[in-house]
Amino acid sequence: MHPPGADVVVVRHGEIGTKSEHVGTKMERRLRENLAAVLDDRGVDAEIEQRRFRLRLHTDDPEAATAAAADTFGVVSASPAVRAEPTLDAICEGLTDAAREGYDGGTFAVSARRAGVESAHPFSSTDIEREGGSAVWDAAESAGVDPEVDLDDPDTEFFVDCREDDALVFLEKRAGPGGLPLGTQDPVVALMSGGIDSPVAAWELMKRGAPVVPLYVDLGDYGGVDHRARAVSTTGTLARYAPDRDMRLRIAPAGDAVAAIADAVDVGRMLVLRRFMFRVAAAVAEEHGAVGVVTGEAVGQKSSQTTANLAVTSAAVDLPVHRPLLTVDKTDITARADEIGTFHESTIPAGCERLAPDYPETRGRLGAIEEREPDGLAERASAVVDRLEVADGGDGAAEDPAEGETA
Ligand SMILES: Nc1ncnc2c1ncn2[C@@H]1O[C@H](COP(=O)(O)OP(=O)(O)OP(=O)(O)O)[C@@H](O)[C@H]1O
Repeated sequence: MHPPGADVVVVRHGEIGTKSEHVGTKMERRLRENLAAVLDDRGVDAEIEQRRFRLRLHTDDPEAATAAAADTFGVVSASPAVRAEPTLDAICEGLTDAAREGYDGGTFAVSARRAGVESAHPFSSTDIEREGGSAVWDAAESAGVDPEVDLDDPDTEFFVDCREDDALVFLEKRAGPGGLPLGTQDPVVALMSGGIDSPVAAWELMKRGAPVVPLYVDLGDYGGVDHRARAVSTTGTLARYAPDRDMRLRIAPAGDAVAAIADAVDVGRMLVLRRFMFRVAAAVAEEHGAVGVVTGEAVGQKSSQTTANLAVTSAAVDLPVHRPLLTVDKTDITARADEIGTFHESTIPAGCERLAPDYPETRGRLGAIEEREPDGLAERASAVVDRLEVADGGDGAAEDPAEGETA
């Protein structure tokens, strides 16, 4: 919701402010570039102005610019605003206009902040709140609305941010993802299964600044086209948060290796399969300069995700395996998937479920699993990566990596 005449969006970031000046400046630059890429991808015309601890977007489309900012990692909140001279009269006029459009009953409050040197304004933030509150009250009454003030939990909050050179009036602080700008960490490989959890896990790493190389391990006869298509489409959704990155899904054709594992291993089969997937991910990481692997695993969610089994699977590779959902309940993961746009209620049996033996191992021991592993899995993992395919866009089409790989 924006006040009438809004032509600027204030974009706030959070953790960057805790960094040293040198690091903070670099991160702010990265944030600006990332935001420019999201705006460009969505066809939103906006000029970005760098301010101290803030960005401002000057635009004719404040709603679309606010939505773009709220989808950019590192952004804590964004507010479409109207500018006024930094005087009490001009601010009250801005609030009057905002009240006419944005207040049609219920309770309200005016919250003001003043920044800059003390002497810059001959009034305090309390003066703005008191005078501005009267202006809103009068505007409401003259529009036939019965105004009521609630300073603690108002239905409508009018914000004023008064600086030395101008004042901003706005009606909302739309939450962004928070975190750090994408690209401020080295990349990781994201194991994408086509399920609900893995896109959320990948998004969490992206939120902390790490670009991801998305990877789907095609299980051949044990997998399903539905999962592959789903992995492609959720990756496409994630890519909208990072339009200037190569986020195409890499597809590892692992059917032969998985069939060999299914033939050779019964007890501990799922652990051997997971360890194989991690080896494939590690080989992809090496090709792409990635420094870790991220999965959607959570303690106890599947038999392969007990605390004992996570230790056994992690030991397959030297790279760290990041599990940002480790302690998150399924309902919360699902809610987050819904928020970020990757949720899809799926009733298709997962390939892994078809592979699972009747009595899955829940307390694997590393030595015993290593003994059961068929020979040559590391070589098979490398061979699979040599035949990696790259899916383009969200349509599930795969092509030869040699013809399109840019990362
Ligand atoms: N075919 C696959 N290709 C790539 N990664 C996979 C595949 N299957 C599983 N994974 C990875 O292993 C994790 C655990 O998978 P699993 O199917 O056992 O559990 P899950 O908790 O239901 O996860 P999800 O909802 O992401 O499928 C996934 O989150 C994903 O990171």
